[in-house]
Amino acid sequence: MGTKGNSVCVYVRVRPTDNFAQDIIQIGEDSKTINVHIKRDNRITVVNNQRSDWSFRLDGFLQNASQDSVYDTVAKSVVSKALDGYNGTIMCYGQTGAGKTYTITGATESYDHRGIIPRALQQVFREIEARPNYAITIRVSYLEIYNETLFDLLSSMPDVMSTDAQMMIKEDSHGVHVKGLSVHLTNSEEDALNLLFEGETNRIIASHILNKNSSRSHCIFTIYIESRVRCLSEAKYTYSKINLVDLAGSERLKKTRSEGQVLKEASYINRSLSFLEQTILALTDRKRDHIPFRQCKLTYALKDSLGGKCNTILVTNIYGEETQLEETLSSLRFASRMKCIPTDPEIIQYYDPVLNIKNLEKEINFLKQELYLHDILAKRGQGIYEPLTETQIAEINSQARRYLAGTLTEIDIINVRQLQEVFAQFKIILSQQEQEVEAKLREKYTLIDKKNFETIAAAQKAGLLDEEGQLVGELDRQGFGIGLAPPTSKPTTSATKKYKSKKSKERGSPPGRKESFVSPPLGKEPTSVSPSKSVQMVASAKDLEIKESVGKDLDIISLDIHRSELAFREESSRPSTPPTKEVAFEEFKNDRGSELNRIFKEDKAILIDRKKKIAEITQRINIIKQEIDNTQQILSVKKYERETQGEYISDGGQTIIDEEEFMLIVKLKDLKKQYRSDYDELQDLKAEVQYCQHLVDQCRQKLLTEFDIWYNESFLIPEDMQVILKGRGSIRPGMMPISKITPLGEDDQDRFEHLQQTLSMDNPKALSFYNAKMKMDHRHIYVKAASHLNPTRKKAGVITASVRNKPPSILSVT
Ligand SMILES: Nc1ncnc2c1ncn2[C@@H]1O[C@H](COP(=O)(O)OP(=O)(O)OP(=O)(O)O)[C@@H](O)[C@H]1O
Repeated sequence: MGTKGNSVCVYVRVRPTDNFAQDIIQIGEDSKTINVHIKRDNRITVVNNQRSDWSFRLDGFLQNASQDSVYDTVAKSVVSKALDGYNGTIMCYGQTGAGKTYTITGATESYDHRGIIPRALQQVFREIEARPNYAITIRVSYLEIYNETLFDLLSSMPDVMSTDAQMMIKEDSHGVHVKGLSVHLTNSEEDALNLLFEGETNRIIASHILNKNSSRSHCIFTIYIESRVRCLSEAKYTYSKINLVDLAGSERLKKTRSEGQVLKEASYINRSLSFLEQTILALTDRKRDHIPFRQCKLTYALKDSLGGKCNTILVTNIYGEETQLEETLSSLRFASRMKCIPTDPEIIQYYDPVLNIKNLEKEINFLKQELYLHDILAKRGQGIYEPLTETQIAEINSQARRYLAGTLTEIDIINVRQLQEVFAQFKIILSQQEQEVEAKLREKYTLIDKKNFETIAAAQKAGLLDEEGQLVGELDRQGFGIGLAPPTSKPTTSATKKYKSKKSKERGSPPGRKESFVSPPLGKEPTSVSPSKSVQMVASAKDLEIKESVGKDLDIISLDIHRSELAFREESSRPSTPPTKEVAFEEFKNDRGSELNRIFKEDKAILIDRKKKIAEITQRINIIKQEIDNTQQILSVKKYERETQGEYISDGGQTIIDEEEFMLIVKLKDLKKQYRSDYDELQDLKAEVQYCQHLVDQCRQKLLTEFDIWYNESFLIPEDMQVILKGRGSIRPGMMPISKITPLGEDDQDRFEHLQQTLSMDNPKALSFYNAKMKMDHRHIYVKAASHLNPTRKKAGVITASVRNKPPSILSVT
């Protein structure tokens, strides 16, 4: 039998005869070698008449062997292995009447003469009994291929639905199967035998001159075995099949002297057997990529049964008489070719998807328990491996809110699920705050969507928009416009405003600090503050950029000034030792940060006021609650008295109460109303406090950040460096490492190139950035040189640094 690295097993069975040509057919002692020797006179009848000797090496020669011993030799092991999950095929090939049907099916009238199929069914059911740990299901089908047409030999069974659809051979994950072929579940050997016999009676029998009862078709009886371990959690199972094939007679047409219908049958049989031979030849050639299985129905139906992963057995039935020698030789040649087909049988396991999911769920639960245990042992706790509950989500939301409000410094991250929820809650809070802000804005202002033409038209009509569609009071042309100011107050781009700063001396601020400017909130008059000397700033409306932090601080709107574009001058020097931060912060609050500080104080005052109100209203609510309780108590006493003393009932059936009780009920009602209203007010106040707290925290943060910038600019970063760095906006902390800031003796160009070299050596990735910055500064220097050339700084014959990058026409030697 085929095992790993082996080939198809081939046996030869001789039909019993008294005239066995023993001079011609000689069997080796091991019963595995067959030597055929033809006498000279007889060579003419043999296909290759040049030869007179043939030798065939097969797996066994069965002569005068009983059905019993044939089964044991040929089929027993294949059937047993099929129950273990291997596919098996036992095929009978040979000349018509040579005993194929006798071998595969046997004589149905005699138990002893029964063939391989009934014996295989018997073995299958016996082995099932011997394997109590397995749940084995047996099904059978019986297919006939007659004149290249598929027939279901069990279609006459009562449970088969009749259908006009033609049967087709298909392939799927379970191998080759015939679509439309009925497959019958069998619970016992008897059931299965009934099906076999039913099929037998349905076989097409054609009359033939050599054997009247010979079948003219190929028949495949298949036993399907599905085997599962009787363990509920085992998703793996095996699905195997045993194909028991009775091929049609292989004799040649000329010998059969067939005609009409029988000739047609014979030609189909010959063709399919010829394709079978071609397929076998292809299978024996290990280099062949393509095997022509689909050439005919027979080879396609046997695709997964010929060698390969299947245990394949061929029984070649031959006549022993000399007269049949030509066909016998032909059969033996076929057998020896089959013997060359390699086999590598293997169990193919399948997974029950439903059971598989159940098992995986079990595994997940088990792993979760393991994780819980691990957390307990590692004293981690709080591991969340289940979806979060509503309470947990609410807690995370509360944490996120407290974190945003600044009352919670950090959120402990426990696991990925919780982390994802934290982000989700931040998103929710952000969206809520946006809506709140918009709602508040809508309460105070008219918001006009610039993309909505109807609204624009209405706004123009109402005088909120000018003819260009720009909002009155709007400082830029982006997004929503906010404004209620009359058209005359709209700033024009050419308009400039002068702000005179106060002298810093008046406030006692240290000399040398730079001019700073903080705009007031929207709607208030801008004020300028000068910390040190008298500084005149000229800023156009264009220079002012409103930065509105929507959703954060609705009322804090700062105006950031592009200092690089401000014309300011000062002639001062900074102190050699910077003041302590505490001292400087006090200065900053009175000076550059005064406006922010004022807003901060205002917000804080509102916050304190609201908190005070909360305390008051809480007290009031408590008093009302006390009063409600007292009134309820008195009322219940009254009711008790009324009920015990006997009640007055009106004609309408209503209870009549005295005036005192009535007044108490009215009072209770009023108290409850008051309680509800105060409670609502308390909730509003709480929300307001939370909001104010948020503003105060934000304002405090902004104050500190602005202070840091101001402190760095005023006392730490050299002024020359500031000129280089300050293309736009403020020098933010960390923008330039202090260690890199060195007072340089060279001119601007040399200094910058030197700086660039140092920086690019430290971080090559920054080279592009600094190159771009250098180009921008070249432009600035050029502009500066063009407008502020100072003759006193020039020396004869020397081109000053300021003009180094000028066009040649400007270069002049003085
Ligand atoms: N080994 C055997 N012992 C006893 N009788 C046999 C044996 N082999 C064949 N016979 C008998 O020979 C006859 C023909 O055999 P069988 O029908 O099995 O041939 P076959 O090869 O199937 O022919 P066909 O190709 O027409 O189907 C039957 O009556 C059968 O009982």
